[in-house]
Amino acid sequence: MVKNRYLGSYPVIGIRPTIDGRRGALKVRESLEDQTMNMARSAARLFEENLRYSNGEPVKVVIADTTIGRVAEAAACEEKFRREGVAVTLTVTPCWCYGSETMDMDRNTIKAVWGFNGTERPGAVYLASVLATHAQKGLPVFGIYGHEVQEADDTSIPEDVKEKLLRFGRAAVAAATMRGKSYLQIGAITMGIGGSIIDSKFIEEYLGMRVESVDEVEIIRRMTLGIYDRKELERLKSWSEENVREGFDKNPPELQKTRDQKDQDWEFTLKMYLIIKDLLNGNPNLPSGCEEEAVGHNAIAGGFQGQRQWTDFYPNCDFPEAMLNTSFDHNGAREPYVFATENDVLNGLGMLFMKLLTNRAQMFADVRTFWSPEAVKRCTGYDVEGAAKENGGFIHLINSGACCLDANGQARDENGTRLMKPWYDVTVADQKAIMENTTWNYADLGYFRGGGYSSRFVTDCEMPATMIRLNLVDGLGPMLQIAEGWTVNLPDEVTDILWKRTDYTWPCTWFTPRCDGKEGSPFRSAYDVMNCWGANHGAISYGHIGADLITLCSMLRIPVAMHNVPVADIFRPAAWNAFGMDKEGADYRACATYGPFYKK
Ligand SMILES: C[C@H](O)[C@@H](O)[C@@H](O)C(=O)CO
Ligand SMILES: [Mn+2]
Repeated sequence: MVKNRYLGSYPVIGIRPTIDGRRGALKVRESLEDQTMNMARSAARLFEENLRYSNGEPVKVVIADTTIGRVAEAAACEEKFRREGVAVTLTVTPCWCYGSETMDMDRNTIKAVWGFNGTERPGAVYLASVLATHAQKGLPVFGIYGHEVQEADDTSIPEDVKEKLLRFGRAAVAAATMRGKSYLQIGAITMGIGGSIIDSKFIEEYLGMRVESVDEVEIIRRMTLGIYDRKELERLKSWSEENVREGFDKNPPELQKTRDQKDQDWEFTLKMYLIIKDLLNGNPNLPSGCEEEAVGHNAIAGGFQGQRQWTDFYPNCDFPEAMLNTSFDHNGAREPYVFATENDVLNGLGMLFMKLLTNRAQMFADVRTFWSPEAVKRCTGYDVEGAAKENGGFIHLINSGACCLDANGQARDENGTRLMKPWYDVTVADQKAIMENTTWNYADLGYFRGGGYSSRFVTDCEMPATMIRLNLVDGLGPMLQIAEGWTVNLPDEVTDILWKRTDYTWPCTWFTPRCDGKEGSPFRSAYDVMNCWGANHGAISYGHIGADLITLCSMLRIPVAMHNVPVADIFRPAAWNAFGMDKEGADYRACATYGPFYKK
């Protein structure tokens, strides 16, 4: 399996089998030992079989050496978990235990408790009691209680419990994976875009990450001095000759560059890709004397000032951005990077959240135009159908650069269904199809006066998708917006007419959010979603992952301002119930009360 690209460990999950400590003639504890430890083993197996780190390896799970009936056993468990790198704990029990004497009191772990729904012993009573104690002590914890009563010897995990355990596990591993890693900003604020005004305090206190910043001149320095892996450049060049297809050049003929100039731009662009990759995570194969450059910036995400200055003079960064975000490159399938164009760090972090939740490549786009069915009819004569019609139209998602190529939906599953896969499932055939349906068109010399190449494709299939936006609001702090929906497959000629009205050489995706038609709702129609959107960009993932994002945000104490996730799927710490019945208001009040997870 591909090794971990980041320095620092992945978070381990620790299972805490907790038990009633009473021994003696009637053998209370003795009679519960097997059932309690079996719950722990079932939960451990569930996590190991279903959760993977971003590098594709199964999540590591450890179980306390003994059941935990008294505080000394809780302390021994905490000591073991510390040695093992546990950042996430799940306490399981089928019986009554002694809440404050056995609970996980470590302020840095992300916690859940599963109380078995059986009636021989009061597991649910312990669950309710320890959830209350967690709330009293300011240690929010997720409570899991199955809907149906189970037999005492039943070691199976009911589906509703599985769903909550896995949602908790995915979100907790995603949250804790960010700890200690860097966000690398290359260049500065892009064209006055608020999202690219980096806020170190937010990144440190809410995500537990750190900010690294590099001037773009570093790319020129490394290019000029040959600080890159020459062998890898040769491999990248031969891969590109086979897989990178140039598209049309829409610039006025008199401005178009010569073939030789275009080849030089490719040479520049490919070196830029390797250098940015090295800046993010280092490279042991740099020339000797480059030990400092070889270690990289330990970045789990990053961004580039995609416009002005650099792009007024040098070839643009669209190829590096697109390829870094894609689930493969000249080295084959590999963990996708998270790399934002226009240095929109907030959109980059949104991409990071979803990549860590799904292990899939992520899209970066302008939320550019709302198209009503009426406007589409007027401009193309086409009657919008399906989800786009039901939701009152669709939104044009398009931006130069950092949209993963996986978004053209050319990967296929075993049934031939088109989708965007977890990176470790992307096959050679998928890679070939994705590259064959992407062209690299010469840059728009109006916007990119230094030239370069932009990826160009259409998402010409319907796929489930989730679009989010992370925003910072003065006086509030961070907030997240979530819109689940579908990509829209328009007839080619309709796409062409609408696309030609704007940037015809950039990646093009039509998206319709799931709407409710309710007056006053931000999801009344696709228009309202766009009208309520918090900034110019959205991060988009394959799949309907809004519920996982809501759970993740509650762990990070980031309130969710709007979402179209079914209420039944919302899973937040039990303490959120104490903040009122209106779930969104309660979320805001709870996040404000607890504050950022890593607050100083
Ligand atoms: C027109 C600008 O150059 C483009 O970059 C614009 O469409 C944006 O992407 C702004 O987010
Ligand atoms: Mn943009």
